[in-house]
Amino acid sequence: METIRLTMAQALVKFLDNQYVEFDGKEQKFVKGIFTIFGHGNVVGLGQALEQDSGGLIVHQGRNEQGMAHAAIGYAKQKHRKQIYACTSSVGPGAANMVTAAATATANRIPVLLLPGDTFATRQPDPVLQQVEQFNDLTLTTNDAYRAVSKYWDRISRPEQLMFSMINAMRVLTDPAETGAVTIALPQDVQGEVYDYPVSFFKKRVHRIERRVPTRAMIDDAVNVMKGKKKPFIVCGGGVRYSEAAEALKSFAEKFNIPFGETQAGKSAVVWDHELNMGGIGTTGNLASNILAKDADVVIGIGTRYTDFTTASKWLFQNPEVDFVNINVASFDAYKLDAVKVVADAKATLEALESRLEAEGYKSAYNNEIADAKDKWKAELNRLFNIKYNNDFVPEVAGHLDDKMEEYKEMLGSSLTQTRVIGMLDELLDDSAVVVGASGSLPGDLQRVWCPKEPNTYHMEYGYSCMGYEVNAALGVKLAEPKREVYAMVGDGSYMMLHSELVTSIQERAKINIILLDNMEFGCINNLQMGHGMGSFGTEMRHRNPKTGLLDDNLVKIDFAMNAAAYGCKTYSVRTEEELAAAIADAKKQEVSTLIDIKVLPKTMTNGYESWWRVGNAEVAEKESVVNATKELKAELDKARRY
Ligand SMILES: Cc1ncc(C[n+]2csc(CCOP(=O)(O)OP(=O)(O)O)c2C)c(N)n1
Ligand SMILES: O=C1C[C@@H](O)[C@H](O)[C@@H](O)C1=O
Ligand SMILES: [Mg+2]
Repeated sequence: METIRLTMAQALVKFLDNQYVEFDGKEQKFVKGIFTIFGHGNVVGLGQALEQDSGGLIVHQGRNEQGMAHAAIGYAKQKHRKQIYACTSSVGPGAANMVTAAATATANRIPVLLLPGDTFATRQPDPVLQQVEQFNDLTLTTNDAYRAVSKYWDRISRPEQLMFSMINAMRVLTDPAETGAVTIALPQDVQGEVYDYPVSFFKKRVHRIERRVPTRAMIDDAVNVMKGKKKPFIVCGGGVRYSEAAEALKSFAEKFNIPFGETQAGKSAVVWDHELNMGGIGTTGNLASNILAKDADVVIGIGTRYTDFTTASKWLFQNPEVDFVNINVASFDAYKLDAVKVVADAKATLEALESRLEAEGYKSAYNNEIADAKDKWKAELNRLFNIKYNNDFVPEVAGHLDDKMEEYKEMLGSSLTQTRVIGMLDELLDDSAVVVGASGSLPGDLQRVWCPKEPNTYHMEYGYSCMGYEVNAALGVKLAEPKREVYAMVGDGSYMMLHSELVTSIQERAKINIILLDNMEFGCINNLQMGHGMGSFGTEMRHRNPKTGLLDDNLVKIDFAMNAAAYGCKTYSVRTEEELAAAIADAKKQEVSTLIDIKVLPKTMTNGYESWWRVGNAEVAEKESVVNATKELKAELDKARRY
């Protein structure tokens, strides 16, 4: 047997450089590169291997481990899971920092390879710097925290273990039904240990991303449910995008006249003005989708996880006759809502189902309902996009901070409304631009009102809704789409939580644009608490008041433009419509990353449409408003499915 003498880390790099995927006959390299933050736990092991020979892998320098891993997730998501980045951290805090990102990847079913350094396998120098030391179990390290949030986890305690472990890592990363975070913990001594690896381990490997074909029985089941149904409704989930099934979906929907709603991950599979595209569905859905979903007698969920936001906590589908047909590569998802299951690829299934339903002479029984619902929504959209502050102003989310609007207006120096700003952006950004989001009030607004004019221009992480994803993932999206303008859509709270890789975007000359909507509050959470009977508590950005001892003094002002300018970004402060138009026009001309600090009034985001969301409200409370809200919640719960 021919062997090659390498350290474990050198072998790992060589292996990663030789992984490819094939999808629909097209082959491409699977691992684009590696984000690194070096410390004693990885610099002389994996760091040495990368310095010596990184092969075709591009090596980036991250700023915060979570931030760089968000960039890696953004990249893989935008590449529809066909190409990934690896991320390596040191031991202890560096490793712990990536755990949140592992969860983000796993919740969203996005492949990312995490390579945290680990404490010594030999234990000779223990306790090493940054070792936690659990008295009851010396095998536990920080990296065991990844187990709960990884789809595959391993620790390489001997160099030869690398081989089967990495082959398994590739199995999970390239399997659409299994994918998510893969964590391979690398003890810092083992990284540098030598082994005679068989040359065959480094051969070029092509992992086929298979389209799992539905069985005849699965299609029979689906046809049997559908053929008696008059008001079918499709939920277009992320799986439609990952399976590249948009054309098949359009053909299917058009043939049988079936409207479809979009989840956050599925949005922009099909452009917004397709006549059967009703737009966002669920808790953060719009009027058109939610009206039709309520009456649907069969829901065809394609590539959707059916989160509580998508189903409005199982409340949305109110027709007593409703049945579900779930098309999903993951049987776990296919089994949800007690559905008829087609455990298979979206495109393959839609094609098979289309020909069978056609043979049955199937057609939905909609008359004008689809066009009427969409017209209603378009009129509402037009209203939202044109809301301006005036003397008798009533904000969209009314009755919470109405008496504080003037104070906000003065402190922000702006009376721009959030929906107007988004409406202007919808017009001003190029059709090919990609918007990136994750948390706060923006995902709800964007799912409802954003109008993608080209496919795959909407990138929302709403599986984990992790504050701090937006800016960092925008870098990953830019690396995946170097020719497009990329816009991170972020609130003040989320920007402050984490924007570390903004500096990396400057370092890499990879221009991203940050659209920051500063409303001086954790706006959506303020809406949530006040909408459930509480007061405003701990969610507005206010100074501590020496008189009350509470955080209820004047508002905290932040100049975000100045903050980003310090990193080298071109920045803009926006308080008027004219300034916004000028900033967008100028930002397009820049080659460096930009930040547009837009001051918007709180409570001017969109509110709900025909939807509901279950939260755990207090059953007893001093405030009657809280108890009343709990009663209302229980009344809605009665309308929801039990499982
Ligand atoms: C890491 C993380 N921590 C906490 C939350 C809970 N959370 C969701 S939105 C939000 C506030 C967001 O504020 P901001 O970014 O200003 O957006 P706004 O709602 O004001 O538009 C919080 C704390 C979260 N989603 N992610
Ligand atoms: O708690 C939350 C409420 C949602 O409105 C928000 O978008 C999300 O980020 C979140 O974490
Ligand atoms: Mg805010």
